[in-house]
Amino acid sequence: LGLSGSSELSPLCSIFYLMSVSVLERTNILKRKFLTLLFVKTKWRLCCVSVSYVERCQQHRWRCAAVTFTCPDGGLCQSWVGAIAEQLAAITSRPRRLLIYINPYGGKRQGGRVYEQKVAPLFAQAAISTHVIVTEHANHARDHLRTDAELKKYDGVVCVGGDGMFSEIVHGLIWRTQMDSSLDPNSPDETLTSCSLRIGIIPAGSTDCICFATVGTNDPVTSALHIIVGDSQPMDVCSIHHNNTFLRYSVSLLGYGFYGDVLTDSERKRWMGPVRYDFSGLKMFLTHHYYEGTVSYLPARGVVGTPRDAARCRSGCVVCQHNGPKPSERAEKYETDDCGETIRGKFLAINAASMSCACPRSPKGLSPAAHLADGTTDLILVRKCSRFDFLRHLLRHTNKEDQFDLNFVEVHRVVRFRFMPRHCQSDSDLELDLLENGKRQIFGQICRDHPACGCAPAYSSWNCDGEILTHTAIDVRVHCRLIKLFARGIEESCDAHPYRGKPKFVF
Ligand SMILES: Nc1ncnc2c1ncn2[C@@H]1O[C@H](COP(=O)(O)OP(=O)(O)OP(=O)(O)O)[C@@H](O)[C@H]1O
Ligand SMILES: CCCCCCCCCCCCC/C=C/[C@@H](O)[C@H](CO)NC(C)=O
Ligand SMILES: [Ca+2]
Repeated sequence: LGLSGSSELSPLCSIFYLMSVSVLERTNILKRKFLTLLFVKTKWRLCCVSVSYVERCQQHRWRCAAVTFTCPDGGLCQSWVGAIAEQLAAITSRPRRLLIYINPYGGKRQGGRVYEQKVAPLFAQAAISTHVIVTEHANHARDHLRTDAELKKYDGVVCVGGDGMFSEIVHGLIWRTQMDSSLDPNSPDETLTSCSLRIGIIPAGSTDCICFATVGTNDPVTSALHIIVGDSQPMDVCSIHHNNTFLRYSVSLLGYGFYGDVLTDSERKRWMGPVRYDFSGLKMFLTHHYYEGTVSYLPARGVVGTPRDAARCRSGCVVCQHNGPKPSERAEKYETDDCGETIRGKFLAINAASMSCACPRSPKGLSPAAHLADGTTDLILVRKCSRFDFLRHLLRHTNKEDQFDLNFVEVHRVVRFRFMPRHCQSDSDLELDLLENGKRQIFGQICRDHPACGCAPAYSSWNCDGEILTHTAIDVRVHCRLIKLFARGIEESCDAHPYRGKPKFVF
């Protein structure tokens, strides 16, 4: 690679290619200097080659940088470009055609601008062809994916928006895949077919928890570069049913009580933008509602790792590799009475975190040791306690202390669970409760069920990845690695990485 040339001079011909680190290692000159080469641009008249590559920056952010190589011999220069092009063409993991959905109303309503200014130029440079759809209403993307989209034409689907927008893509793709496999999504016992298309997230929402927990930062350029280099991160998905009827899928937080109430309240305040969650969070904390019900669950068996581990799910996670689905594995039938555990009680919050749920508001997440692709979800039960104690628990979402080391909090790593609010319990269950708890409980329940009393409500709603569920009694099952993202998991100690920073050249 040689000859100098000015990038200001317009090239006779420009070619953009993609290249992987394996090519760099073979060239030797560049070894250890770049993370991943991205594009190669030739300027035939001047015999120079411009190479774009990914550079790691602080806090898991990636940036695109470029270097121009010049060569005194035009033929040699072209042979380098040819060799690089050949290598790049051989990399099948990089997407060439993407279907992109932009939510113009997510987060601070900047989705369109973010895509046009920061992402589209990178995709163009990387010779990725795109079909862009700006959504016109909620569920536009989901319904288009379910029935209309010609998925064979694409190597991946990208959403520009927040967790709600991502959820639409997940629902559309999973539904379409099950229909194509003639599977019944209404059966909670069905073993679902994994989606073949990867999903990319360009964060432009309010929480962007899925992007943050799979990449380590909410930065549109970083996400675009993970898509360009063709990363792949499998992810668990929970299916949620009510009486053998499919309700929704969840990949991050499924929360009843506190997080359900925060979401319900915050939806009425969308005009506030992302700050609505803080406002509603404070309001619901002060309201301090608790809810009665029964949780039954199937603990994860034969897996490594627990929700109290110090180790975190990181890029190339060994726990996920160990616990991933075995080819012979079949869905475990769930008969609550004989193989599940059952807990009755009064809860301020019931949370199921299928991954850490880390986000800028809670950098470690609601379950810091949860895994992206281990086939389990962490079921966190926060029992009725004082406001002071609940605040201690909430504050631990934001600091380094163990949020489960409190006597009113318990956590279980599970593969399936059910919740039945007390007002839905059978007569025999209610009689049992009355016997257990005595007469004061009877009047307490009557009071809660009677709106005129103005006291605590009988039931909350579920926050399912930022969407409100209409049913309270639900049956949840984890499907190991049902979807794949254009991500690689959070990279370990990125700030101390030897490749970080500007490369120094040694010729
Ligand atoms: N054109 C549209 N008009 C109105 N709503 C839309 C449109 N397109 C998508 N939506 C809906 O907007 C909701 C919120 O979008 P999104 O998730 O992108 O942002 P957010 O709620 O601000 O962020 P987060 O989910 O990260 O908190 C989604 O549930 C989606 O279904
Ligand atoms: C005493 C004040 C407490 C304030 C609590 C504020 C809320 C913290 C938000 C942490 C949420 C982490 C889990 C993410 C869930 C997402 O799926 C969802 C959709 O984006 N976001 C929310 C906020 O429900
Ligand atoms: Ca998991």
